Formats: sequence, structure tokens, C-alpha cells
Amino acid sequence: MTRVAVLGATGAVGQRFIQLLSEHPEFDIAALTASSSSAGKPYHEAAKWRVDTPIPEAVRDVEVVETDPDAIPNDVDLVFSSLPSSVAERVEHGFCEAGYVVSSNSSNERAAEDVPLVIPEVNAEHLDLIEVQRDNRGWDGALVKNPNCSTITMVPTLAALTDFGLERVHVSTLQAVSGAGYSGVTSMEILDNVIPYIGGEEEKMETESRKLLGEFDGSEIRWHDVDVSASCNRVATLDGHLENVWAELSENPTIADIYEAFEAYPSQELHSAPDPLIETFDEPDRPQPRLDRFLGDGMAVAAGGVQETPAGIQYNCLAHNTIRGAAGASVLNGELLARDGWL
Ligand SMILES: NC(=O)C1=CN([C@@H]2O[C@H](COP(=O)(O)OP(=O)(O)OC[C@H]3O[C@@H](n4cnc5c(N)ncnc54)[C@H](OP(=O)(O)O)[C@@H]3O)[C@@H](O)[C@H]2O)C=CC1
Ligand SMILES: N[C@@H](CC(=O)OP(=O)(O)O)C(=O)O
Repeated sequence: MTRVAVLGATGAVGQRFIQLLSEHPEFDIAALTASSSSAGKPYHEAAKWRVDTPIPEAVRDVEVVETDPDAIPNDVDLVFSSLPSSVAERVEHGFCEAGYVVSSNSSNERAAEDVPLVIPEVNAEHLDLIEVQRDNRGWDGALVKNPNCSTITMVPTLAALTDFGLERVHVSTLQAVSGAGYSGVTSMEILDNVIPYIGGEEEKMETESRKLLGEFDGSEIRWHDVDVSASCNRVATLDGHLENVWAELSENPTIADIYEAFEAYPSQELHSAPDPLIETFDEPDRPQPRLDRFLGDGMAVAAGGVQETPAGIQYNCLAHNTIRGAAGASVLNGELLARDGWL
């Protein structure tokens, strides 16, 4: 078993980490960290548990420790991070300097030249950038990121379309309230309403997509030159980001070709990787958040509604934002790091 620690374990994403890791066949939770106000408390007191399954017995009485490399056991091999991005950079660097491999969900440094930004089914080979990172930064450890939840929902579908000559993408999102965290939007703001702005989200989709679809040439990532333009909206669903995508392609695939490309897009042989990665629907009113967010245990991407339009091929896609879009994505990256010998 690989011994793991979770940084920010009491938070919304941290609780999803606990849920996923407590039943994981390869990972064993060795330490839970949070802010100084939680350190010293048993986990069930420090965390206001809000996940829809009971708090796992194995962590209930575990003492939460400070988010500091000296506070976790030496035999930890892998560190998952879901800290607020305002504190994550300083803290994650400290862990990497101390020799830990960090699989992080926080948004800082996702675009950095020497930080692998990885979806295992899309660009597993970008992990080799760790060698460059270690040379640049003098770390024994390593820092690996997963993308933003909206980006991770769309990019597998774009990856499936690259053989048709992906030139330009427009996307409009309908993002669940859990993406903003438990206290992110109040009920008075979101009920009977849609908020057509999520700070920083559009830029993240536009840049992270190009890095993920890029090629690693042995020393750097050559970002894909597709133009991505995003418009992001908060809607009153609890979990599951639904996205309307228009993809302009240089070739002219049929609608059947598009469905076939989605269905044939390969998965990975990793515990948390769903197979198929992309589940498709013929019904024009699917996917829907309430019906389809738990496909592949919350790790699959659902796609449907493919049609030809003057603005390109249009379709809808959906993924669970706190599983595939956050904790599950980091856990999957952890499985890839373990399989490929980086721990
Ligand atoms: N919510 C979501 O769906 C998604 C969130 N993310 C990203 O994941 C990260 C975490 O988000 P979320 O779980 O919603 O955030 P929360 O605010 O719910 O949780 C934050 C966690 O970090 C801890 N923490 C806060 N400040 C410090 C500090 N100074 N030092 C050490 N630990 C600290 C908190 O501990 P304590 O309980 O003691 O305060 C808590 O465990 C963010 O970067 C967010 O952008 C990414 C994708 C989706
Ligand atoms: N901004 C996302 C959630 C999030 O925290 O994203 P990031 O991991 O890029 O910080 C949402 O609101 O749905």
C-alpha cells in the first residue's frame, strides 16, 4: 500500500478525498492536515462532514495535524493537496522541497512551464516533465496538478476530436454551486437565478485546455494552437458541470464519426479510470446533471446532442465537478504517479 497524506482534508474537496481514499485498494491514509484552527482536533470534530455517504470510521478519530512537512509521518509516499490557492503555492513548495511528491487540485501554477498538468487518459506522458522540474527547482519531490473542473469536463471530448483538425472552440458552461465551495454562493444569490460570471474560470478553460492538448518534446510542453473561448455561468444545480461546446474542425466528419470518436477514445488501466471514459447519449436531452453525474462512479465524461451548426460541431458534455473535476482527478493522477514509478 502507498501511504498518503491529504492537505486541506477538512474542506469540501478534502472530504471527497477522504471518501475516495478510504475505499482505495492501493492507498492508505496516513495523515490529515488542515489549518491551525483544526490541528489537534479529531477529524470528525474538525470537519463539518457534508458528503452524501457517512464519514468513514477509519478517519473519524484521526487527529488532524498542521499543514507542515514536519507534522506528517516520514513514511508518507504521496501527498494530495486541496488547499485554497492563496496558500497552496508556499505550502506545496515546502512539501516538494522536503522530498514529497504532491498531487494537487489547487489552481496555482497549473500554467507553469515546468509543472505537469495531467489528465491520465489524455496526456499521461506529460508526467516526464517532472525531470525538468527537478532540474529547475532542485527538488527531490515533485508537483503535479490536475486541471480546473470545467476544463477537465471538456478536454477529453476535445482530445477525441483532434484527429479531425481542431481549430477553434467556443464553450458555455452551466456550473454547479458545489464548485464554489459550501459557502461560495448564498441561496439568496442563486435560487431563481443564473450568475453569468465565475472569477478566473474563463481564462482557466482557455489556457489549461491548450496545455493539456499540447505535446511534450522532452524538454517543454508545446501548447496546442487551438483557440478556446469560454463563457462561464453558475446555475442552481448541486453537483455536475454541464457544458455546451462548439468545435470548429478543419475536416468534415459526420455526426456518426463524432460519436464513434467519443466512444472509441481510450481509457487508462488505472483503478479510478472509467471505461469507457466518454459515455455517449443518442437522446437529445442528455446528458443531465441529476441523471448522469455519477456515471463511472463520478469519473466518466458524458456527451450527447451532437449536431452540425454554422459555428461548427455542437455537443453537450458533463462531469461530476468534485469527483472527476477535483478529488477524483488528483487521486487518478496519484495512481498514474505510482504506476509509472515516480513515488
Ligand atoms: N469546491 C470544488 O468543487 C472545487 C475546489 N477546487 C479547489 O480546491 C481547493 C480547495 O477547495 P475547497 O475544498 O472548496 O475549500 P474549503 O475552503 O472547503 O477547504 C479548504 C481546506 O484548506 C484548509 N486551509 C485553509 N487555510 C489554510 C492554511 N492557511 N493552512 C493550512 N490549511 C488551510 C482548510 O482547513 P480548515 O478547515 O481548518 O479551515 C480546509 O481543510 C481550492 O484551491 C479550490 O479552488 C477545485 C475544484 C473544485
Ligand atoms: N471554479 C470552479 C471550482 C474551482 O475551485 O476551480 P479551480 O480548481 O480552478 O480553483 C467552479 O466554480 O466550479
